[in-house]
Amino acid sequence: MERLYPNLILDALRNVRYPGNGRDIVDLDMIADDIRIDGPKVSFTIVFDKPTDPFMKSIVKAAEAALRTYISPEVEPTIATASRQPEQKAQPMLPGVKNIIGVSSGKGGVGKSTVAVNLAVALAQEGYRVGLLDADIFGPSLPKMFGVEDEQVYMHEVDGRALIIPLEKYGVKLLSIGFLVDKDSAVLWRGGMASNALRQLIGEADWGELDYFLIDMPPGTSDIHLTLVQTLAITGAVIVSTPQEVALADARKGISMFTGEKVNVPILGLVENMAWFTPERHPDERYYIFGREGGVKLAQQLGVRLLGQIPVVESICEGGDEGRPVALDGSSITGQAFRHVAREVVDACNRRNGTLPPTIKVSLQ
Ligand SMILES: Nc1ncnc2c1ncn2[C@@H]1O[C@H](COP(=O)(O)OP(=O)(O)OP(=O)(O)O)[C@@H](O)[C@H]1O
Repeated sequence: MERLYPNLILDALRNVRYPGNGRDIVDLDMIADDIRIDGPKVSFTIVFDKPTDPFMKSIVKAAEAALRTYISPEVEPTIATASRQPEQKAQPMLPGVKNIIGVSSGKGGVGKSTVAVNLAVALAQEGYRVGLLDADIFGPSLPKMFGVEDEQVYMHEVDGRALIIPLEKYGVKLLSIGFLVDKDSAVLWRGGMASNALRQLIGEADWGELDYFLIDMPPGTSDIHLTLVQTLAITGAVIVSTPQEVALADARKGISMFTGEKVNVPILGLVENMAWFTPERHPDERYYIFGREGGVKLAQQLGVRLLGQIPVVESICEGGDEGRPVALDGSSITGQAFRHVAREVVDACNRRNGTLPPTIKVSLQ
């Protein structure tokens, strides 16, 4: 075999053409200035524009073949690859968010949205930075409960990316799937459409730095839950239930979607909503219309912490309808009940973070 030298190598490599444009890889300046020769051994780097170049492997193979064909079959090439563009690291979702909490229930109508909204407001009142995402595609109620139904969402540019600006009210940053579609057609959304919209509301919104990011999940189980556990490492889940006997099976259903074989979201605890009825004018009276201590027993049976009990009070319903969550008034019985839940959630989150490893996102099949 004749003695090797760099130009001989380059001449051989001129026979390798880049499939996209037909020009050869030397002409395209793809051979780095690092050709090393040691007897029959040759090493150098081929530089591609992108780290994801689809022709990377085939061009390396073609270069090896060219050296053997046009110089000698005895050439022993070692070809490295590099790219001009650094590899784009996958941006973590919500990089500035400390805790992501899913608020969920086994069935609809138990007051899950009411709890999510008031928990968010109570956490903000306690001085935390809070975000709330309404992921309930079947009935997005957050815009109404915050009185922002007619507001528009806008976008702005952050580091060259156009991001949705969450609305801000009562110290809570909020976005709802209800802002993307009108109320009546949201229900018609199915699978992929809703999941994509949700991913956009999470990953393409300027949530910034938050202590707590709450997600009002759809009731029961759905594709949306799967999308969420695949998109986000949810710190923990809060389950909302009512005290009736039959609620246990539903609450179990609500819990099971976070604690399956592959899903490993810890349960922070249970909020018992509608625990008793208290007339507004007689705040000391309690009427256990759905049974007594149902929530306490429920939490015991499910082996989870009881984060608090919220009574049925007219003002909770009115506050929801008028867009003024009752948690804003810390002196009312309802305001106090939600503040208590907020402190319990903070404590449960701290304990969870201190004792368990971070949640791992469920990987796509
Ligand atoms: N503790 C309470 N006292 C009085 N009214 C309440 C209470 N909790 C919820 N409500 C009322 O019950 C209705 C249903 O509540 P909400 O929309 O929060 O339930 P949900 O579980 O989120 O329902 P869905 O999952 O079907 O959207 C609302 O009108 C709400 O104002």
